[in-house]
Amino acid sequence: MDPSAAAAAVAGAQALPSYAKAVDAYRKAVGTAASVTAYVVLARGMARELLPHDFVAAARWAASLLRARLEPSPVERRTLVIKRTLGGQHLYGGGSDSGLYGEVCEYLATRIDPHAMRRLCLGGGSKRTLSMEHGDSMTDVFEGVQFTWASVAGKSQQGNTGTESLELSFDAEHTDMALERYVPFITATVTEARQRDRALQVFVNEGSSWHGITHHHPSTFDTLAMDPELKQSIVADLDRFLKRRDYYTRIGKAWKRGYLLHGPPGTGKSSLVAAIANYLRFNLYDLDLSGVCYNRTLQSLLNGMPNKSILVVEDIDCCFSTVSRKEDDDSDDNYYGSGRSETRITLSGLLNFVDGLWSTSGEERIIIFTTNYKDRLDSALLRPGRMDMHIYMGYCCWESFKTLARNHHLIDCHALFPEIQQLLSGVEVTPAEVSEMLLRSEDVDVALQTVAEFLREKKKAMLEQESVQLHQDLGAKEAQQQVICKQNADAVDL
Ligand SMILES: Nc1ncnc2c1ncn2[C@@H]1O[C@H](COP(=O)(O)OP(=O)(O)OP(=O)(O)O)[C@@H](O)[C@H]1O
Repeated sequence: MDPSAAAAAVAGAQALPSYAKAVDAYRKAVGTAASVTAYVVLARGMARELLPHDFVAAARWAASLLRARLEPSPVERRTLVIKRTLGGQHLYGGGSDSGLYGEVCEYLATRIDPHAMRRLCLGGGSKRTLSMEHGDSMTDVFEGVQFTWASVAGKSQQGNTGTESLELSFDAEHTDMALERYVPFITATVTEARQRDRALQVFVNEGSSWHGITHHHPSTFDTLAMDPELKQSIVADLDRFLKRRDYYTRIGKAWKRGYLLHGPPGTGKSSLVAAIANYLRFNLYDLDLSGVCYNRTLQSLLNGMPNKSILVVEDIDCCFSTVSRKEDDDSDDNYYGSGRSETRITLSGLLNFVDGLWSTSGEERIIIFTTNYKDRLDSALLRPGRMDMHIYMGYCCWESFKTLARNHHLIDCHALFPEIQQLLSGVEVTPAEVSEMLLRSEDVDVALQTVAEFLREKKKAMLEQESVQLHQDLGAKEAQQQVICKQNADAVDL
């Protein structure tokens, strides 16, 4: 026999038992399946025969309910439509273009991702803005929930005008969130951004009305040269004031804050007023009291101030210097009593008007008085509770100088700094004077030399002044002693 044929025969004989095993297993499986099917058919038949019809129906209903629960169903969606008619009135809420439609456009311009959009509209004037093309959509996530915005163009029902709308879609379960939190959030965000971006205005009084011009004062808390701790406490006070709407409502007080700024001329009182206005983005109302003769004029001016504004009265010590306390009190009576509206304006009248008018109308108002001479002020103004914070703007200290040097020449150290620091501790110079010296040259070395020279001169003048004073004092003492000696001699003679 051929050896290879013999080997194949042996291998075939070995393979036969495993093949037979597989066939046997298959047969068993078919048998089991057949008997399971037979049992199921039998059970169903028996159930149909034996179980009551109602029970079967209830079981079917329960099974379908379970299926409905387990299978994912399509999520219900809601859509809010915010309309704008081209060239016409805003249809949503009856406002104008600057209403909700405009607000949403402004908001979406800050949320749009230029990399995610195939096409984009680029518009706006000096400030470029991005928006969706009609037919496009984008998503925004708020508190972890996805909101979809679509820009839609169409025709009015009459078919004669075009319409534009923004459609906000979201899962139905987020309807309350959309209406009560998301849309108000958009409005608040846009209002805040508009306030931040708007050009501030400073108003001055003309008769009984305000006349406004754009306010471009560059002063900010960063550029202000003053004691850093004091600066920080003012910023903290302003922040606290802004957050306290509920607090003022709860205690029943007008939502206003009063600051009295005092200190020598040129120490930055006006700069601080501008920094506060720039920080809060509030307009300034610069009240010139020499142009206000009567209480009724003042009343009309104060009534004409909107919310989020600052009333400034500069050099308050000069405004009422001729009015005695007695007259002041009498005038109060006039204001509250007989209703004689022609009463002359007084400090008490001003303070009472501010307290009275602002507690019944308006919010977020600030009043600032400035003076170079706090000691000349009427006690009515200095009484606790009248002005919430008294801020002293003093002479230039070392910290103030460093701020000015950084502002003017972008430097934090220099070889002349130690000498300047030492000189500043002994002389009184205002930040305005130091600013002027620093401005004299663009070359930092020359500018600092000028400051140092100025301070040396100041110190020399101060020492000379002290020496003259000393001589005068000594001379006076000597003269006084001579007089005493003479008096004693006269007494002895007698
Ligand atoms: N503290 C300061 N920080 C930064 N710059 C200052 C400061 N003080 C004065 N200056 C500079 O001096 C100029 C005059 O200052 P400012 O008018 O603010 O002083 P003031 O105290 O209001 O003076 P006055 O009492 O005479 O009105 C400002 O424009 C500013 O350049």
